[in-house]
Amino acid sequence: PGHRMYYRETWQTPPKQTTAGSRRPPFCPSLAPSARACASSQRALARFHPHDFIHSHQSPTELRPAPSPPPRLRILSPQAEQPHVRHVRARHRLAAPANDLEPRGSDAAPAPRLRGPVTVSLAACSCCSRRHRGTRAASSSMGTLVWLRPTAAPAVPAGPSAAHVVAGGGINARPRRVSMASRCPNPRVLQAGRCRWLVARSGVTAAAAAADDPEDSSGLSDLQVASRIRGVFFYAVTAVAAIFLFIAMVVVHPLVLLFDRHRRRAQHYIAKIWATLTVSMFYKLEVEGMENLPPNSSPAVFVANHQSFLDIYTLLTLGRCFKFISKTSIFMLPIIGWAMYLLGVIPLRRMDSRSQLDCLKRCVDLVKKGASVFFFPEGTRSKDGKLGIFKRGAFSVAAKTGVPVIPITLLGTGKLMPPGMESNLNSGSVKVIIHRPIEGNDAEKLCTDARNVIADTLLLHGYGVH
Ligand SMILES: CCCCCCCCCCCCCCCC(=O)OC[C@@H](O)COP(=O)(O)O
Repeated sequence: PGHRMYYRETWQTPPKQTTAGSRRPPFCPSLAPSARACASSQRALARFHPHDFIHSHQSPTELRPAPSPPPRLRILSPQAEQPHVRHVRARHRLAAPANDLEPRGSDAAPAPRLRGPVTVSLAACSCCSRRHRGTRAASSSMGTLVWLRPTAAPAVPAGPSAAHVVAGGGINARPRRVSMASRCPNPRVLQAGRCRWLVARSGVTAAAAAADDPEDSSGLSDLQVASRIRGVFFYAVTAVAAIFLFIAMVVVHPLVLLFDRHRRRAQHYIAKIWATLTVSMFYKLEVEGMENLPPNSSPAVFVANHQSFLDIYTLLTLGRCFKFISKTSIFMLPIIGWAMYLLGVIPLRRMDSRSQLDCLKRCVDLVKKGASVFFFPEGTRSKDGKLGIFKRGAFSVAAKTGVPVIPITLLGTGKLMPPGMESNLNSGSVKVIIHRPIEGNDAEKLCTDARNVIADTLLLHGYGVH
């Protein structure tokens, strides 16, 4: 049945925040911060009638006349035996799109557009007791609108459960927890609109859900539970180790400033202990090409692909005192951020050209003083495991200072802790390949050569390259 849309006065008036008389449908234009997105979301959303998200199998002609608002689907919390209505609002949590150095203004990355199919596993809707699957109807940086369609699958027996959303698509079709919400970005609309609530009555028991569609299960699969537990332990170990080792860093810091102000080898040695301690407990690490690593005494510009925060741990285990260039928000982390200052990590506000210039100047200065620097030329973690476009900053530093570029390929970190799923740690192993140094004074050529070396290695190991 088509999903032609028109506005109906049937929709319940939003609670207080709606200004009297403005009876515009709730989330027009809730999901569209940017003009173009706004226009497309408006068009997309304008095509939607609230009812569509509840009973998409009903064509408009069949829709019940006003006055009673369409029954709503409800999401049950696992504890609730009785199908209590619980409104769920969530925010879109997928990581920011690649290639832009710094989101507009603050460091908080805007919620990205959701790509690929979205599956919503709802047990049964309250009036047709058929399972519904959601397809992404519109998404913008503020959220994703899901259009629910009844699936053939019969409703499963009622029982305590919860419903969650899994975004498919992307590399290896990793399921991603995505929450949907729509929250009008600007007050004016807020007055006119209201938050989008997905309501569903769920009678899914985790096991039943896992049985009929593991991708679509409303309970966490065993794998995900294991990853979540591993993630908790990972952060526990890394936090405890950081607390004790940070004290050691503070103690030695005055000596470091006195005798080894630029390289700070003692601090890097402590950071190496921290990273090795954390990594060795959770995943196997294989390093290839250690012979290509220059000694700490000879400066170089290190570059690598970037797939996950685990890249930092993995690279720190190499025990080289290279100075990372890091986005400013990471400095806010307690203990870790403080340790980054003691290590001499270079802060960068990614979209701020002045900050970029200061950062490059500082790198040139440090390299001339004998230290090494470490860039992720992609500027952000790859969201699909594919190698992104390289920025030239690192290579202009190498060309200016005449030091070699050491390309490094990281394999597997994105699978263990994908961007946007930092709370999970999947099982698996990581491989680091350190390539031969590349020398030259042409930044463009250094950039192309280094990227080609890493791209070929990624392709060799089954990864993609943009
Ligand atoms: C106390 C124990 C010793 C602790 C040592 C801590 C050392 C931490 C070094 C941190 C270096 C961080 C380098 C981050 C580089 C960076 O900024 O990449 C951006 C991505 O990541 C995240 O961006 P995005 O994917 O866009 O969210």
